[in-house]
Amino acid sequence: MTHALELASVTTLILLVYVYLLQINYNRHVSRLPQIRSQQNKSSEENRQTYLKSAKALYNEGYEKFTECVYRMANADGIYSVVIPPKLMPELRRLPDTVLSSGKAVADFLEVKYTHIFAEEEIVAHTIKADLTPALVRLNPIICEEVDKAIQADMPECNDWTPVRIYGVLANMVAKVSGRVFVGPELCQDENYLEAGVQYTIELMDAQRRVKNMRPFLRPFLADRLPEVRQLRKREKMAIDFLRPIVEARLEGEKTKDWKEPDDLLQWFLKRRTEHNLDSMAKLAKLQLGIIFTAIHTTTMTATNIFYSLAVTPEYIEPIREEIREVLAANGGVISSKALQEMERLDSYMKEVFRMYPNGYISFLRKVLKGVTLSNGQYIPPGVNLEVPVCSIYRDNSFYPDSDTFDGFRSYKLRKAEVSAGNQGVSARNQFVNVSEQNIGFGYGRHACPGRFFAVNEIKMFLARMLLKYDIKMVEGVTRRWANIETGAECMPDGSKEILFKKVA
Ligand code: HEM
Repeated sequence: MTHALELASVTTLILLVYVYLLQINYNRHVSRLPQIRSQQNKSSEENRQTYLKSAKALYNEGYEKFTECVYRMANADGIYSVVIPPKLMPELRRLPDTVLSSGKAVADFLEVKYTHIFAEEEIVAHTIKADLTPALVRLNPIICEEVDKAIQADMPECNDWTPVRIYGVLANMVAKVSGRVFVGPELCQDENYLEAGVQYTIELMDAQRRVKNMRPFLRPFLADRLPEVRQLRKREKMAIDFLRPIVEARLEGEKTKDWKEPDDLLQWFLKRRTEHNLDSMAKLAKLQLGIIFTAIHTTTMTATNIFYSLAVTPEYIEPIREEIREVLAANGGVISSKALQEMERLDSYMKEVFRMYPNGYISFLRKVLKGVTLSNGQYIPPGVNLEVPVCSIYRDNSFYPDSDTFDGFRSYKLRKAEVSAGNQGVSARNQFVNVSEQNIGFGYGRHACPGRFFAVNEIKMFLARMLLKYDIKMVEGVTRRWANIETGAECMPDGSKEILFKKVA
């Protein structure tokens, strides 16, 4: 007995020493990386507070100063992450997941250890790339029908100028339309599904915040009991309840002769269930909630930003409408994939709004799993999180001349210039969905957002329909665009604001 106790104590001691040495080594490497002046000689709490108040200014300071090397930034958690300048992005993009992990960075961010959600399931991105994106040509008539139904159901009459809190309306409409593609016709109008569509992201972010605010040593004992974390379990139980009858009916249907296979993400998951060990309703529910988290609010925020900008740039509305009318006339009145491709002014406007108002100020979040030595000799130790400063790249004059000016047709003009010069292929690089060192709002590299084709497709459909149907303007007495809410690296439209809509005569 005594011997066993002694052995356990020695093993624990060795482990503690090992962890301590690792930490010292980690700190040594991180502290060698340069730091912006505004964060030097400050306590970790001072840096955290400055970051929460003015992250954008801090990233801009780093962007100006460190063009050739990475630097460290104390973030909202009070710990250092490593910021990458555009020049070094290509060499990091090439590294495999065993060296830089997107899943582990997201898992850290969402406190997966305590929120117990799915953040690293390969099946999601894989199914979107392999099944959803190629299916868009086929699915577009169905998506368009859902867009029409949603506008009809959720937009008020607007016979005269009517104030609309567009964020909430869009959240509902996006949940319905996306739901049609994610869970199929049986569930996309289901009240419980739609509630999950609109609420789950908010609930998960609340839970994540509560866990982060808890002292780390208490988390293993108390995090599960937080009401916000319990709410996630409740939501999963509800998702199991609404999915079960549909899934069971489909599994039965599969066995019958005349069964017509549904064409949606739920079915594509079911088809891959053996290969991805998707052997329980609980896993399926977590996957669907994961999709809701990545898809609904991101799409809603992007669309809201576009409507807020349209309300203060009325000069763009008629030229975009004219294009939509022309494209529809040339495509038999159908918003097909080809028609969406041809709406180049609209695409350019959306892209410019996203540049000025991205969904967040950082992107390309990656956890370093194996130390990386960069071409400039700098060493990034394992354990650290990497990020790219979206806000600074989108305001870089060498990428976007006169970058502080909103130019809704910036990319449209570039596309036209390329086509005139005979560079058809290069012209496509100016599309909204394109991802590069300069276009990082959808991420970068092998884990760049696989849902962006669907999202842009969906937002374009809403805009094409709503711009032909409504005039849009700012509420009386306000001339400036509604400001976005900024906290740390988060930047989102203020959902409480109204803009005015009126049916086109
Ligand atoms: C305008 C709307 C959207 C925006 C702004 C957006 C943005 C992003 C960003 C920044 C990332 C991280 C990329 C990286 O780290 O390199 C991401 C990843 C992801 N997004 Fe989106 N997204 C949107 C819509 C969607 C939709 C509609 C879906 C689903 C259909 C989706 C599914 C995903 C998935 C599965 C990932 C993880 C990819 C991976 O780890 O390989 N997103 N998104």
